[in-house]
Amino acid sequence: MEQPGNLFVVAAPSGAGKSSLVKALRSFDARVYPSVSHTTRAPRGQEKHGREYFFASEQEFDAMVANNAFVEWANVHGKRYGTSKKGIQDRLANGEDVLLEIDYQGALQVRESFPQAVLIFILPPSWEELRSRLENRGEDAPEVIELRMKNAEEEMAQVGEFDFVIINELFESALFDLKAIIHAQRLKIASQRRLRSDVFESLNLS
Ligand SMILES: Nc1nc2c(ncn2[C@@H]2O[C@H](COP(=O)(O)OP(=O)(O)O)[C@@H](O)[C@H]2O)c(=O)[nH]1
Ligand SMILES: Nc1ncnc2c1ncn2[C@@H]1O[C@H](COP(=O)(O)OP(=O)(O)O)[C@@H](O)[C@H]1O
Repeated sequence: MEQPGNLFVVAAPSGAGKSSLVKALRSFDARVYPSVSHTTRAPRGQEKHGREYFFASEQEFDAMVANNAFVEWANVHGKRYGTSKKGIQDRLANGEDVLLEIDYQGALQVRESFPQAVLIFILPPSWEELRSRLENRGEDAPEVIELRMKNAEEEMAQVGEFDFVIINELFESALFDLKAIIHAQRLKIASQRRLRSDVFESLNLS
């Protein structure tokens, strides 16, 4: 049977830079598939249905919850967000690596169903920088930014639950760290597979 793929989960307070990091990662690493979540929040300027998110009405989201269609879902900043089972299960079963960009509540739910998932938390270098990134991104109204800053405290308190922490101060350095974690996980899995192989035994290494 095909070995299942790796499941990476990236969480961060809004504005820490996780979407930018994941997008940059994708340009180097086409083997990691970013899952597209469902959300009840409205699309931002350039966002397209099916690319950044599947934008759903409250009723559509309710129906998916009722049909047990989500691996996890959570209320975040007053809206609902969820990862559909359909989007990830087949890919993992086919041996593909999947990356979820979700909040900490979702990350902890994913760990319950997939104990082998690798949980990565991205931190901003300071509160001031977090606020200025949210303001400079220019996508959220001032009250939305306030809510996100307030929620960031609760989110950051969860950092200890995660396997890895990356501080996104210099973008290139944070991207390097993210690539290193993914690479290390692949090496770990590859060497575990080798441990079971005849080659390993013939070298008397088992
Ligand atoms: N639990 C969960 N959280 C999600 C999901 N998709 C996105 N999120 C999180 O919801 C929060 C808000 O996302 P978004 O509105 O795109 O704003 P952003 O934080 O500025 O990227 C972020 O913490 C996302 O990681 C999901 O499928 N499940
Ligand atoms: N290391 C960095 N230094 C400066 N600005 C950054 C850095 N990383 C991301 N940004 C900028 O901060 C803003 C928020 O990043 P984004 O990726 O949208 O965050 P998130 O997905 O975590 O909400 C964007 O305008 C992005 O270009």
